[in-house]
Amino acid sequence: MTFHSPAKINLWLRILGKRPDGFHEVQTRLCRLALGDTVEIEMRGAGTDVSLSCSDPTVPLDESNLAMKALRAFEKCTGKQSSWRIHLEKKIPAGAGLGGGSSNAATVLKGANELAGRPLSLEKLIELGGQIGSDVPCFILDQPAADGAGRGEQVTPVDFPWQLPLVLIKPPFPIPTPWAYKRWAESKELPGVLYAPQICPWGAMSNDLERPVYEKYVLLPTLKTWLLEQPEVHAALMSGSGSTMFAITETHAQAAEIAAKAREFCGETAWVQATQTGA
Ligand SMILES: C[C@](O)(CO)[C@H](O)COP(=O)(O)OP(=O)(O)OC[C@H]1O[C@@H](n2ccc(N)nc2=O)[C@H](O)[C@@H]1O
Ligand SMILES: Nc1ncnc2c1ncn2[C@@H]1O[C@H](COP(=O)(O)OP(=O)(O)OP(=O)(O)O)[C@@H](O)[C@H]1O
Repeated sequence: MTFHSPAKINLWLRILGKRPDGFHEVQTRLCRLALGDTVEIEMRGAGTDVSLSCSDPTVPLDESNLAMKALRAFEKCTGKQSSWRIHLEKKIPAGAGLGGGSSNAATVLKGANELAGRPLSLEKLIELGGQIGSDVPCFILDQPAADGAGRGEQVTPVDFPWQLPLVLIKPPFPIPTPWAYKRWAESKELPGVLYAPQICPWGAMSNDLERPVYEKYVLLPTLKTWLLEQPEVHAALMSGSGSTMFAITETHAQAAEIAAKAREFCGETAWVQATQTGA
């Protein structure tokens, strides 16, 4: 069976402090995007073979792959084993702050549960997802948007009637999430960059991880300033721990226009994509 595995953006991400377990307490709103990977899952009956393949050669195919971790967690929890074939057709770039790996993990948990006759409840799938990664539970919920608390894994679905056109711009470098959180406490704001919440009908958009990330990756604050100068752009922010910046526009035509301008501004090496919230 083939499943859609959507990307996400964080409309806001507030860090409340560091916890004794090393994670950070956050308040975030995650919003699904139409852009996503495709995950094919086949339950092949008796045996214990797992064949994992991926269209992106840079994604590891061993036990560190989040899709593989999800399958292992599912089998451990149900106590049942079988042979599986999983293929990831990637559209979401890695290390982008778009939750690609987390989304694949959630899709495998839900998909394997479906194919095995639904032995696990939604609550159990969310709990398993939270053990794999903080972003995974949000993708288990089939909702356009959800709020994440705790380290992000305590999710509540929210009403989100907007289908916002947007542009995603990812420069040709990934940003490791642990590094961004580690740098947060010591980091300082750069002069001339807008960190203040941008007030929109769907809430006050800001991301506390911009501060540590912008200190090292100075192209990103430049890009944010440039995006905010474009008359079609309502709001612009870094997603998650970066390196993707997103800009919200009013119409799809405007999103396409900003995407074209961004390709010129950033050069050939940037990944630029127009999409929309809601999946
Ligand atoms: C940046 C976001 O994507 C925003 O949604 C998430 O907070 C990160 O979620 P994720 O990629 O699923 O992260 P995890 O796999 O749970 O954690 C990776 C690493 O990021 C750091 N981490 C993550 C989440 C959190 N609330 N505090 C942290 O300090 C920890 O060093 C952790 O070891
Ligand atoms: N199924 C997967 N798809 C993509 N990357 C994966 C997968 N499994 C493991 N990885 C590894 O995870 C790392 C982060 O990739 P991912 O796309 O999840 O990052 P991200 O978008 O920054 O995540 P987040 O927004 O959750 O912080 C990459 O280095 C990649 O090699």
